[in-house]
Amino acid sequence: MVDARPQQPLFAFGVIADIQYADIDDGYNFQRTNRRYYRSSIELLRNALDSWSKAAVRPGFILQLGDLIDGHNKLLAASDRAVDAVLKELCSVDAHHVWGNHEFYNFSRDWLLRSKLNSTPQGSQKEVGSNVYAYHFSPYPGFTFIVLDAYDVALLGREESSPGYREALTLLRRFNKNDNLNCPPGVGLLQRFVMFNGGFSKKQLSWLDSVLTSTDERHEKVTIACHLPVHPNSTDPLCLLWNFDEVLAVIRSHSSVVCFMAGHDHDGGYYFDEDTGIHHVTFEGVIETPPDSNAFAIVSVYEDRMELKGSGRVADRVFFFPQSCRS
Ligand SMILES: Nc1ccn([C@@H]2O[C@H](COP(=O)(O)OP(=O)(O)OC[C@H](O)CO)[C@@H](O)[C@H]2O)c(=O)n1
Repeated sequence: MVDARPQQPLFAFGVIADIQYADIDDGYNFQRTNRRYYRSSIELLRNALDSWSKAAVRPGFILQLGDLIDGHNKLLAASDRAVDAVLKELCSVDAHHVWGNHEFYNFSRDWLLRSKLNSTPQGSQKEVGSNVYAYHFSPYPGFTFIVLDAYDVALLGREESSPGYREALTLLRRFNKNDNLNCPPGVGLLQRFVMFNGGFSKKQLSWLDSVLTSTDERHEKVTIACHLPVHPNSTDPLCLLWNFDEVLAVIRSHSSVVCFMAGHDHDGGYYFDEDTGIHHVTFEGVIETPPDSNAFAIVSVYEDRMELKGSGRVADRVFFFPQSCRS
């Protein structure tokens, strides 16, 4: 049978998550269940860049889903060296950087805002507020991508004396009574209330709502990139965004959203929300990928779907757009 689907994509983009590079020997995650390949993670980034450069339709940009370098660098006073090494590799591509917990282990929010890890396009600098790292861009007519700040309400990256820190601490302590706030409280979804996670402020949610109102009106297709996953069926609950329910309510109310891409849970995950047609993808982390494997993807975008071609631990998937989004 002849495949009637159009074969030439409108455009393509690359995706990679949780590289967590550090020039140190292999180690383990906190639970000691998964090996972490700190030094070879940069080799896996090179594999991704090599593959993207040879693709039939080269990615127009890359979504880097956060945790570019590991927190160990901070302890070794090697943060600047490590981030420079990884950014040097990425200099040949147009990378959109998402911020994760390891960005804040290494750098202050002020430093990040002034750094090359701030990929906000010219002109949209202060849309949400000067201290929130969220923006949108349109790489092709009819398609919008939104980068969200999952540590907008968080202890990480906020000065202890700031109202934002106190607000986050009050929220966290309401659910987490442990002395070590990185130790998860209880079971199930409550586990998300740990210090290495965060959430969205009302201001960011309302900004997201207004951007999505515009994209709905224009019948666009929207992909959201964020370090923390927001659908409980797409991740281990330990890695879920604190106020995932509030962001789900917002994105569910907008027909233009087609895909939510996240990192943080290095085992990856996927859930198709049938009620809304939104695909929730959590990408496998490079840091827990053996040197003889890979963890990256190229996504080819068509009028009616996105085709994700994964490498190594990342599975191939097809994300059909909901009927309401089709032009
Ligand atoms: N039960 C735990 C778990 C972790 N910690 C400490 O919390 C910090 C963050 O953990 P880490 O594994 O470094 O975070 P990643 O972003 O690399 O990975 C997220 C995982 O996918 C979640 O499983 C760190 O300082 C740990 O030592 C803790 O104290 N108690």
